[in-house]
Amino acid sequence: MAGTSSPIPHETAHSYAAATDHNSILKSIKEVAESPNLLSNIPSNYAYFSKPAASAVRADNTDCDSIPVIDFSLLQSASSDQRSKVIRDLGDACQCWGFFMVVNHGVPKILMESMLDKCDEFFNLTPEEKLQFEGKHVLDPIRCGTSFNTSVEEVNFWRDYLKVMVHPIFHSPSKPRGFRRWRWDDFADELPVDVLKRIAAIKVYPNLEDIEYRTHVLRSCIAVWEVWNYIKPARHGTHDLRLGFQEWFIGNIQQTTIRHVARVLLRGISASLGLDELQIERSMDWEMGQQILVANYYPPCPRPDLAIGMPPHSDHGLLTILAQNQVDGLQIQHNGKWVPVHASPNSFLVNTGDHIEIFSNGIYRSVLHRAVVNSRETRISLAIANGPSLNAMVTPAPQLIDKNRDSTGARYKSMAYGEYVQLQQSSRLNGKSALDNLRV
Ligand SMILES: O=C(O)CCC(=O)C(=O)O
Ligand SMILES: [Fe+2]
Repeated sequence: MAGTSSPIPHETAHSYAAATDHNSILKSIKEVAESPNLLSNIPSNYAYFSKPAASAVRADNTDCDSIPVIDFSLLQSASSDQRSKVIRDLGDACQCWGFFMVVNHGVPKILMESMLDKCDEFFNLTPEEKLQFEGKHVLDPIRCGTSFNTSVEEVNFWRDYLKVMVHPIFHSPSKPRGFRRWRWDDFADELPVDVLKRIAAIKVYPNLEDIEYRTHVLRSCIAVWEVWNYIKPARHGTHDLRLGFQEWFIGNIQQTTIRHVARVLLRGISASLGLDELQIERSMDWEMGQQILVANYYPPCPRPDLAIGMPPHSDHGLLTILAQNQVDGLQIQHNGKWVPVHASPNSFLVNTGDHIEIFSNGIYRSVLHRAVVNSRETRISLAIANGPSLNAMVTPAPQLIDKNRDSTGARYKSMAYGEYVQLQQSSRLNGKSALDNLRV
């Protein structure tokens, strides 16, 4: 079974690393890492491990080749035998690991690369430019910062982040150029009414009836094609309008396809629990489901044996889909050992979140994972968290309550997803402490 219910205590060693002034407003880790004063040691407030022997870098020697791999295309196979087999594999992966690698997912490589590039550009904005996206509240739709929650943590992590809520309402920082998919204001007044109507219908997902993915993409393509043609002979004919459309289109597809991957996986997971394949979606109000893009930036660290990018934790939500810039660093806990994950090119790394654990009444567990850093190259990861609607009250599925022989009923109390996110994000990132609050 992946993960354990008890958080792993972290170790601090302020005496080991060089002393520093720990300001209340912490510099970004990018600035710290690029500081000319940073030679071979790290400021003491980043020393997570008490001694190099406790290093995260040397993970336990478990064979990472055994990490389950799910061929996404088989989940949509016309052959029911193939589908049944991959659903069983998915169930085994959730039960034994809480983690799997997804290949053949259909999200174009170029889209993931463009997202990684744009996030890299974001982290390279000046501190003043980034300040406007800092956010004040954990549920603000766009916020960036360093570490995890500097107002409550004793030790800081070697990590900067950008968090953007992209569903049900699509948000996007206005910088860097191209991060936004939508330059509506630039041309809305110029378009014919029927085209405007069609685009508005596509833009606002919840207003659409339960459309299927292909129809959705097809409609987007038609609208883009129409607008593209409209823009071409337009009076102003500016290059920018076309570029704006291209960005919007890419953003739209990115969001749709990653949500599509998450949705199909959740259908498989629901079926693997012996339930209707739509039960997870229905009970989580998926159409209004929260999707958050978390971009993590881990610059090279002179003491990767002392610092940590992200400490052991589980994620809120249902499934986190992670892509990275070819630099490994994720480790997952399996049978009490840390297993380093090597991602195949163009794969997604997927982990089950706390709300899968709650929904399945503990049959599937959210997996403990952490991110380690290295001394050579910057790692960027995009963790796309797919969760219930913020208003959804998440409870164990009624059919699963009696399935656990050692359980007399529901193992978790219910809580609105939004409240849970708020709780987890305002606390110290510490193992599965947020979920522990809900255990019966
Ligand atoms: O960067 C990684 O590999 C892990 C990121 C992560 O766990 C998170 O953003 O929740
Ligand atoms: Fe995580």
